[in-house]
Amino acid sequence: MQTMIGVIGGSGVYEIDGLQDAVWTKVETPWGTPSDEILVGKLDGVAMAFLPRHGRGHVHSPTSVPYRANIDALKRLGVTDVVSVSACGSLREEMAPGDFVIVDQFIDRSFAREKSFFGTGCVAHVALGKPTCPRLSAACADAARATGVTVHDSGTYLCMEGPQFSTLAESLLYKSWGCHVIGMTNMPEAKLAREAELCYASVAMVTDYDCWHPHHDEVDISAIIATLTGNAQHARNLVAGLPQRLGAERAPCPHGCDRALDHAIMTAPAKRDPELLAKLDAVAGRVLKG
Ligand SMILES: CSC[C@H]1O[C@H](OP(=O)(O)O)[C@H](O)[C@@H]1O
Ligand SMILES: Nc1ncnc2[nH]cnc12
Repeated sequence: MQTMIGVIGGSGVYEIDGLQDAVWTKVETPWGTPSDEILVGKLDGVAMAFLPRHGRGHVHSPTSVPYRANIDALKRLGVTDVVSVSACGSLREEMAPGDFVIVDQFIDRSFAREKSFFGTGCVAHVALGKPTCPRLSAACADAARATGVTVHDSGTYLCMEGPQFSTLAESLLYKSWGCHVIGMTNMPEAKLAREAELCYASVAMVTDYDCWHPHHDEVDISAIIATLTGNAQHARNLVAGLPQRLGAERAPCPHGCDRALDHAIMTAPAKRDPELLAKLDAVAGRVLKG
């Protein structure tokens, strides 16, 4: 199988460098229109697709990002590995603005988003104990380190609904839960990637200390943008280092991300809703066609 890397660029990352034969491609999905067109091309001989999560010009709020359409569109294009690049606040002294955190766990406190491709007429329950792909995350950590930034190899990401930043009480609560970083977008994205049998890794770029830190001001969007501007080139350099680390030929995921639906669908074949099955053609075609 051929590798195709899908990069979802977060706040401050609306483009990537050096894609050959790159074309902004319009993709429609049964779940609606993705955040933007998707830039499809090749980097060092490996296929790549880039999607700005909020759209070029930052049109979508964390709540209005069409998460299902985005993941379906990447799957439909043939993406095998999704790398999310996000801005985040730090809940730990040692994770400083400018650092990169390779997220490996999530607490999902978002509440106003569609969180599954499945539902009435085709119920599925995928495993999410390890919500990110260790193979892809290791490649991201290695590529991030090569850019010269400080990299933390693991961390728990608290996903809040937003768009407002946290209150002090919330920030302290999330710290007490053992969370490392806070953002507004990685959920349900990571859940949907798992349902779509895509490997998913999350690179969180620390932009601020949220509001808990006694020696730092409250979160302020202009300070975040200043840090992001410094970070965005590191993020693009990280992406440029992925093809050589992943290679064009792809072995099956040793962690089973690409087989997540093998035992997940509960609804008896005779009871499945044909309309929902039609919408699941890209996401679950592998198991539904059989
Ligand atoms: C620019 S601060 C708030 C905004 O930035 C993050 O977005 P993304 O994860 O797409 O980089 C955060 O989650 C908020 O949506
Ligand atoms: N402190 C913060 N809280 C939530 N999302 C963020 N994105 C960047 N900084 C953030």
